[in-house]
Amino acid sequence: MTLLDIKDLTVRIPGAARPVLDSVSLHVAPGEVVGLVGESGSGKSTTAKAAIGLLPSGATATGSVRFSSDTDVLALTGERLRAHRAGPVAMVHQDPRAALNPVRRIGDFLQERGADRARAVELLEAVGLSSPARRLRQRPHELSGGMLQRVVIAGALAAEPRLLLADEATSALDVTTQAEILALLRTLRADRDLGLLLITHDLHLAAAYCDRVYVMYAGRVVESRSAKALFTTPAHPYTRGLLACSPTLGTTQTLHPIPGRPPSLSDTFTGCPFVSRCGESEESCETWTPQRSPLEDGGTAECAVVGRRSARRNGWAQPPVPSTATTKASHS
Ligand SMILES: Nc1ncnc2c1ncn2[C@@H]1O[C@H](COP(=O)(O)OP(=O)(O)OP(=O)(O)O)[C@@H](O)[C@H]1O
Repeated sequence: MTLLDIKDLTVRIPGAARPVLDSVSLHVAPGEVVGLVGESGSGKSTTAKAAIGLLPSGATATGSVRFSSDTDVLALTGERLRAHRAGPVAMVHQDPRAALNPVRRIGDFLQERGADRARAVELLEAVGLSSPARRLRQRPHELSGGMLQRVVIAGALAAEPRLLLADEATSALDVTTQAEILALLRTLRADRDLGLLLITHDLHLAAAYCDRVYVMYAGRVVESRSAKALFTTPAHPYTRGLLACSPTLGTTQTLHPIPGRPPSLSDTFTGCPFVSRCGESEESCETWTPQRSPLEDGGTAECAVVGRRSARRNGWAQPPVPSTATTKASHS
């Protein structure tokens, strides 16, 4: 069963020369931790927000976002949209202090999310906070960043969500606290069969904590693999570039930054969006129409060179992945 199923989602905003999201397909099953990685501006947050029906102002969308197979998220409006955001899907952001009113008590924050006192204590216990009854009387400035993120996660759990979207939820924390919060999220997914979409810049973190990972570039998913395969045999030159420029603990390897910069929304492409930064491109990449190619392990990569190599090795005809654009929606 699939919890979140995004198919060929293309999102355009007024004034942009290219789509913010371009044919994004992604799914999350109950109890699964799925990573979404990529440089700043690649479209990770926009993808996650689409799962709660929150598109940029004035945006138009094609494709489909389905939750639990029966909810067409892009078609939700009014009360049904509010109920979706406050119920089965919850989102946790980077800065817990931005989510909490500094002058109100932790207990008020949880009460606003429908938890009575007993339930609030239960939720704080579930996220591993000691002395929960005392915490309810405290204000945000009395707690550390890690403790506050636990409070925010407790608030997100109040409505018993089935999918948790964690948007850089640990990026502002020190490494020890980051590891504790990630361990907590993994425990919650196991205990509650929660689906977890983990958005991060950090490919190593995604490889360590996720079951599967999607790599985004310029609004497109350029590689989709199991975390283990992505880390051991990265296929797309962009994924390899990301790994080559992120430091690993315990090694002294030289870091190789990817040349150039990620494209902005005013940049348009005729071929592969990564071609100008790619060290492995061929002439045909400049006119190639991006499409996902299957890999041996069941993953996909959106690269002409990788696709050809993989097809040659396996004797495949390299069939194109079918497009499934179905829904049109407009948000303001
Ligand atoms: N409401 C909006 N109005 C205009 N542009 C937007 C809006 N939301 C996102 N964008 C643009 O869409 C692109 C993708 O943004 P998004 O936040 O999804 O990327 P991201 O990968 O999550 O980046 P980061 O890691 O920095 O959060 C960026 O170029 C961003 O500036």
